[in-house]
This record gives sequence, C-alpha cells and structure tokens, in this order.
Amino acid sequence: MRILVTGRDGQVARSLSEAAQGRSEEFVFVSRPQFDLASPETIRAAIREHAPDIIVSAAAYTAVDTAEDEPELARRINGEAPGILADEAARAGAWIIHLSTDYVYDGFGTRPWREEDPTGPASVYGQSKLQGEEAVREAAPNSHVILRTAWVYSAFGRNFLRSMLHLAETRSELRVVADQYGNPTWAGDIACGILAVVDHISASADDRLAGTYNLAGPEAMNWADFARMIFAESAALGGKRPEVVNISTVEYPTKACRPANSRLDGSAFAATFGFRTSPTRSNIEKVLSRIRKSDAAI
Ligand SMILES: NC(=O)C1=CN([C@@H]2O[C@H](COP(=O)(O)OP(=O)(O)OC[C@H]3O[C@@H](n4cnc5c(N)ncnc54)[C@H](OP(=O)(O)O)[C@@H]3O)[C@@H](O)[C@H]2O)C=CC1
Ligand SMILES: Cc1cn([C@H]2C[C@H](O)[C@@H](COP(=O)(O)OP(=O)(O)O[C@H]3O[C@@H](C)C(=O)[C@@H](O)[C@H]3O)O2)c(=O)[nH]c1=O
Ligand SMILES: [Mg+2]
Repeated sequence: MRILVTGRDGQVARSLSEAAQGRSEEFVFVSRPQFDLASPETIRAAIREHAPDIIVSAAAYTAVDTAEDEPELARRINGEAPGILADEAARAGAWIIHLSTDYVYDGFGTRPWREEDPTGPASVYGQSKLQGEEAVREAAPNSHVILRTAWVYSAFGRNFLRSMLHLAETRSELRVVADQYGNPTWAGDIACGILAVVDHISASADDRLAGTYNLAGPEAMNWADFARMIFAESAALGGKRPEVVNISTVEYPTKACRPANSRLDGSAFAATFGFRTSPTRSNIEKVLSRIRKSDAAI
C-alpha cells in the first residue's frame, strides 16, 4: 500500500513521518515546488506519478491573519486544491484523509461542537477550509475521511507553544486571551489518529467509514490557561516561567476573527476508529523535552 502525504515540513506531516516508522506501507511526502497546491497541474501530476492508495491531505495555508489579506490565494490552496486531490483520488479508487479545522465553527455557545452542528466560519482561513471540506465531500463522497482538528502544537514549525517559549525569552509577563476556548492537540496524536484511519481503510474500505470527524486533544481550555500549562511544564524542566495575565479578545486585536467557543467533541472518532487523544500535560512535557534536546544539540 502506498500513502501519499501532502506537505513535508508541516507539523502533521513531520509527525506522521515519525509515527509511520517501521510500518509496512510506503509513505511518499510531496512538497513545493514539485507539488504546489496553488497549481492544479502539479497536484494532478504528483497523484498520477505516485498512484497512491490513500492520500493524506495535510498541507494547507495556515497563516490565519495573513489569509485576511490574501483571500484568493487562501481559497485556492485550502478551498479548491482539496477538491482536485479528492477528484484524483476518486478516479484512481484511492481514499483521501483530509485535515480541517475547528475554525469552521462560528464560536457561539459553550457546548463542544459535534460534527453535524452547523458551521459558520468567521475568518477567511475558516471559510477557505470549509470550502475545501465541501469540495472533498463532493468529489469523493464514499471515500473520504475529513478530520477537524484544533490548536495543533509540536516541537516543529509555527505553533502557539513555540510562540510562548519564544516570547518568554524576553518578557517576564505575557498578556494572553482568556475568552477563546479550544482543545490543544498534539501533532503526534493526530499522526496516530491518521494511522488508525489508515488501518481501518486497509482492513475494509467500507464506505460507511466515509465522513467528517473531530480529532482533537481531550481537554478544552482557553489560550491563557494553555500558556500557563506550557510554562508550568517548562519551569519543571528548568525553563523560564513568565507571568500570564488574562486578557479579553478585544485587548488583543488581530486581523482575523477567532471563535470564542472552539471546543470539539471527539467521541465519534473514538467510537469509529478506536483511538483517543492523550492528556495535554504529558504531551506538552514530551514536546518541551524534545525542544530542549534539539536546542542543546545546536
Ligand atoms: N496548525 C494548527 O493549529 C491547525 C491545523 N489544522 C489543519 O491541519 C493541517 C496540518 O496543519 P499543520 O501541520 O499545522 O500545518 P503547518 O502550517 O505546520 O504546515 C503547512 C504545510 O503546508 C505546506 N503548504 C503551504 N502552502 C502550500 C502550497 N501552496 N503547496 C504545497 N504545500 C503547501 C507548507 O509547506 P512549506 O513548508 O513549503 O511552507 C507546510 O509544509 C492543515 O490542513 C491545517 O489547516 C487544523 C487545525 C489546527
Ligand atoms: C502570541 C499571542 C497570541 N495571543 C492570542 C491570539 C489568538 O487569539 C490566540 C492564538 O494565537 P495563534 O496565532 O498562535 O493561533 P492561531 O493562528 O489562531 O491558531 C489557529 O491556527 C489555525 C491554523 C487553526 O486551524 C486553529 O485550530 C488554531 O490552531 O492567542 C495572545 O493573546 N497573546 C499573545 O502573546
Ligand atoms: Mg497563527
């Protein structure tokens, strides 16, 4: 079995590459310039060249604020390209596992979102990701698994945990929004969740598996509490521990509007694929230990 993963250096792609070590499938990672989501010909050419059995669609335009300034590019990459991937998959009899986001929800209320709840993205990024979901469902109705994840952190790339560590280098106090709630999700858990989907598809490519699922960390919290949890673990490893001051969204103006309630209910994924994400605190500890080791090696 061959699995083509879009993106190579992204948080999810890198974590998947590590989690897939020792597995029997062949994994192929494609990235720019040979594979460019903004260029449909390169998408179709890569799929035809590698002829995968499963496509993991992990590459995306993820700069939430910048997307407000380049909506057309964000829509091309996040909204249209996934439909091309899904179309190529369906033509070849392959499945597509496509990553989406909590930012497709409108953010009202306090109850964790279930998959069938109405969407209502408030940002260009969220709108473009929702457009991508719809394109995938339409092009590969019986052979897609869409995974809505959230607040991804890892030792790699750009993420809130790394931003916090970076800011802590120069500041003793950080002001962080405390009125947006969501489920921080370790990229390593997403990788394991994707492999659980792969196992189910391999065992029986039953079209009843097809659908949209939330796959997020087990605990919901606000960004300020997430920051405090990061610094508590970091301090235990000898790192800095700045004070985190709760602020409201209006006190931290950003170009994009983010949902106040981004909590995700992950029970459907656990029931269908038999995988549950692991506790946030221990994952933060793993990520911080890894960052410290790689910093020490430099
Ligand atoms: N990060 C998060 O907090 C969340 C992410 N998600 C979704 O999960 C998925 C994975 O996210 P994550 O791993 O964090 O993403 P990253 O931002 O870490 O990585 C994104 C990847 O996409 C690639 N990419 C961007 N534009 C293009 C393009 N035009 N053509 C080809 N590749 C491109 C980047 O390549 P390059 O290295 O060349 O720039 C990079 O490898 C995405 O679908 C995202 O929307 C969902 C919820 C939360
Ligand atoms: C750096 C910083 C951010 N914030 C706020 C801004 C924002 O509301 C929140 C998080 O900011 P970030 O820019 O790190 O996160 P953001 O880019 O919004 O993260 C999102 O990325 C996309 C790709 C997703 O799909 C989402 O699930 C989510 O993970 O923290 C502070 O309050 N203080 C700070 O010092
Ligand atoms: Mg960001």
